[in-house]
Amino acid sequence: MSAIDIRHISKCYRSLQALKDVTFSIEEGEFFGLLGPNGAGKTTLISIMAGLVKADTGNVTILGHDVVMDYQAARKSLGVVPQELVFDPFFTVRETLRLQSGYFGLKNNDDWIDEVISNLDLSDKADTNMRALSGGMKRRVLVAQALVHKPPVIVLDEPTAGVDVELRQTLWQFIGRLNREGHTIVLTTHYLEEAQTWCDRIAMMKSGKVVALDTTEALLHRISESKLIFKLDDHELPDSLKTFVSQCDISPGSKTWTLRINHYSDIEEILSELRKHDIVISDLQFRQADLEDVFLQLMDTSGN
Ligand SMILES: Nc1ncnc2c1ncn2[C@@H]1O[C@H](COP(=O)(O)OP(=O)(O)OP(=O)(O)O)[C@@H](O)[C@H]1O
Repeated sequence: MSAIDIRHISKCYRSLQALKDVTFSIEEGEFFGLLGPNGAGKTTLISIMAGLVKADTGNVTILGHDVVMDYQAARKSLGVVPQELVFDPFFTVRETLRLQSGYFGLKNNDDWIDEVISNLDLSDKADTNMRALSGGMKRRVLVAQALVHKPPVIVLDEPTAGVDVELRQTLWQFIGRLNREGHTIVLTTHYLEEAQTWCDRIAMMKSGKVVALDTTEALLHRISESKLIFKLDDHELPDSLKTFVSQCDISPGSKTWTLRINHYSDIEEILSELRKHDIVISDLQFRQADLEDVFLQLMDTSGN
């Protein structure tokens, strides 16, 4: 059975079509990335999964439970960490989590609440009022809130937006552990290196449509090209190398050239050509294609 099955979902906000016939499935135990630029429709899709927004057409099931017809079972199977920080300021961290447990009918949930608090490094703040927490601490509580009922499917909508390195590490350690224990994780993020590190498969969205869906590895293989980046202080690039150029950044006294590399032999050719012209290079870097290159290329070529 799929963890999340999305079938022909469309959604309009007045004249704006936020989602256009979106269909795909996420399997149980996957670490799945949902990527796309601002306004691509990621949060709308997540809100439909969570039963917070109603789709115009299509249906979504969470572990076989329809999010509209079988709302309660679907809601129990899912934990969503929303993008926005919304809290009741009158409760402490622990009270907030107990209250959330109550929504799911869980009465003796303190052991798990303590484990979540400790894993998210919130122990010091457990009895602090929500209004007295910093933004990063509040985000930790949002994560804790989504996990309070141990949902088998966890959706994180930009969980690391604006948070410090320490929280990122704590969070990924904990989420990684939950995934190893069998929880399905769905992640949206604008930090593509996070998606590249963690996700088994990635769907890339643009203007309400899925424009690519593949394993992270296969997406990375779509771009075979790497880059050689170097600075030339006093020289121009020989004409014979101009066919390799993808970018030239000019700063006072020097130019930084970015050259496309398709084979390692290209590097030999470039370096020997520079030597032949007695050109001295500084700041040499070799960069393999990453998810950002794939993302930018897809966003460039996939149309609206
Ligand atoms: N409640 C709403 N009313 C009207 N338009 C909306 C509403 N919610 C979202 N939209 C619009 O729908 C489109 C998709 O928005 P959505 O928030 O789903 O995108 P996103 O991919 O999550 O973007 P971001 O990366 O900025 O969070 C955008 O053009 C947005 O302005």
